[in-house]
Amino acid sequence: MSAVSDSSASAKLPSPLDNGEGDFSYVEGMNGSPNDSHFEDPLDGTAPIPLGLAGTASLASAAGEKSPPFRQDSYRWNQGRYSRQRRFVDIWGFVLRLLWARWLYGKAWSYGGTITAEAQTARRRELAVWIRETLLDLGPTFIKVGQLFSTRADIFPIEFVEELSKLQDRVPAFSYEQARDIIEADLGKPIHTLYRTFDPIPLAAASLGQVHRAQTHSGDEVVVKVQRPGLRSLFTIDLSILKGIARYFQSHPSWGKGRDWLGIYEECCRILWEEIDYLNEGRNADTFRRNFRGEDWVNVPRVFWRLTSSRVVTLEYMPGIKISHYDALEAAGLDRKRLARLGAQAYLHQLLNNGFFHADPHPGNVAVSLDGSLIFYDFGMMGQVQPMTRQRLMSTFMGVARRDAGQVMDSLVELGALAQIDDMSPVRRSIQYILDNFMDRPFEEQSINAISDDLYAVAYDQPFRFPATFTFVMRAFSTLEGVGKGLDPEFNFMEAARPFAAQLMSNGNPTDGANSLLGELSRQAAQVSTSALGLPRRIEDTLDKLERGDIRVRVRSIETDRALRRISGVTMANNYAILVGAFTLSATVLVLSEFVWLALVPGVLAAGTGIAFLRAVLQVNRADRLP
Ligand SMILES: Nc1ncnc2c1ncn2[C@@H]1O[C@H](COP(=O)(O)OP(=O)(O)OP(=O)(O)O)[C@@H](O)[C@H]1O
Repeated sequence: MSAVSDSSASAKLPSPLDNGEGDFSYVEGMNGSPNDSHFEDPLDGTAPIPLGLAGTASLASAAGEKSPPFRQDSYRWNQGRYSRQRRFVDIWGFVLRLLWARWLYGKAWSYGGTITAEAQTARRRELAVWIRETLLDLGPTFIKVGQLFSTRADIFPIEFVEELSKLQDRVPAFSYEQARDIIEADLGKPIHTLYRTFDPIPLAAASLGQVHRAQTHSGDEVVVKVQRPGLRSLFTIDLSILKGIARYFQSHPSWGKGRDWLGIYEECCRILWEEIDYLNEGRNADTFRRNFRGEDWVNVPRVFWRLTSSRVVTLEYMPGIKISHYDALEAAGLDRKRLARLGAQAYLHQLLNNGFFHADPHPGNVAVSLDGSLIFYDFGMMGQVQPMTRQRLMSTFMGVARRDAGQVMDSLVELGALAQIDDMSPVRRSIQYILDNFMDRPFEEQSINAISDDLYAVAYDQPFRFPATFTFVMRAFSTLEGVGKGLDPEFNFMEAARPFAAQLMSNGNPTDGANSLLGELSRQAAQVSTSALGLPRRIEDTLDKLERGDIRVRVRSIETDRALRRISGVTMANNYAILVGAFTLSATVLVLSEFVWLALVPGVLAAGTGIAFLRAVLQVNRADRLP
């Protein structure tokens, strides 16, 4: 699974601090050189426009005149009124072309005679690029579904996953008038009574919504995130068509086997509907902010609930330099090594302390303020890890750090990421292999990626099954590692995280002594006591398994084995003796009836079974003599 690259943030307009000069001037930010083709001609010198009573009209016309040069109708899905039939044709057209490509993939003639591994890899790559581009054309629902699938290396080939993780929002911004209409409809008042100033040009535009700068009447600097018009009806149509597709895949004799397409569909629906409920996003931001209370190295924007609805969310304005704009960070005199470490720690804090984590930590959603603290944006997609799961995750993590395949395997089984089968030794060996190869080169490139790719590779033919939360955590880890390495080439996520996790495991005891003899002794003593303390639980587990009939007991006794061998030998000898008798009798009757040639057949069979009879008798005698 690849880390989300820097470029994933580039679909946005640069934020005020993105010019890399550490300057808070909004106007300069807008005049930067946006790298999104839809924003080729941003407004020169645009500043937030005052919204007086008379201001609304002038604002509307200003925005009307100076709107960025998008063709609003350049995408079929962007035409306000969606035709279900048109969507049906577009979406099924994509699926059928995909199935055709899949069918061709296995046909030698389509490669000009022979199939080679290289040709197939090239074909997969080509197909992956086509999928990414078609998803972009299909619009917001498919951009989001593609981004969700970019975590599922356990379902799709790695080429597809890599390409999907480059999926950026490349959609036109909508007009100021549309944004204003949504704000006024949802908040029930004219915009000038809600905000003192409101910038008609969005600060950032994405597939689901766009962000405008504004100022409240009490003078607070805020950003207003407004949802794309018509998004709900587009989602409703698209998701009902996708349900039909999921049903078709599920009922297919081979694709439906071992895959829960309907389950995956339900999961996507849940995440997508949650993501476009901005009240939910506001609640998430509040929880996230509470979880980092007292940690001055992380900032989370405050929600202005009075100015928030299901399609509009107003947040405290918190400018920062995007964490992937390395040169800008350097120019602002910020310590890149420290930021890499802080990124990892902020994530572990979420996962291990509260279990409430940012499930979409792409570099565009994390920025750094001038005092060196982190700022998080976008709380639409959050994950929740239950306390029990958190403990198990921690145990997996410690198992990886100690290279203990047994511990990793047990915690993966407890996490539900690995199914328990009769003989777990091949799985344990695969995990040990991954751990050895991974841990032997701790500072080599992409260690998290390496381990997750290996895990997913093993997943194809082992009883691994990855719950969605697990894949989100893996993606977050690999994204953070990618960003960490960009900030500090020597950065290693596991190394950065180890003291933090160890401290949590020992309830806040410092781990500096770990290198000393005393530290080692206490670690070993802790291990022994952990095993001893764990004993009652293991006994209880074993008893549970016995009750459920999950434990099979194998008893071997030499005496019983020998008696059984003798019985089966004697039975076989008896059978052969009966057959010899029957064949000899048949041969004799045929000879007496003068069918001499025909008598040869039972005669030969009698001789053959006679030899088998003698061998069976000899085997019984030999078994008796064995110790
Ligand atoms: N509180 C804030 N202060 C300053 N800038 C902000 C704030 N919130 C968002 N932004 C800017 O707007 C951008 C987009 O915000 P956000 O990611 O929340 O939008 P989105 O529509 O959910 O995008 P995505 O498609 O990535 O989910 C951020 O990357 C950031 O540059």
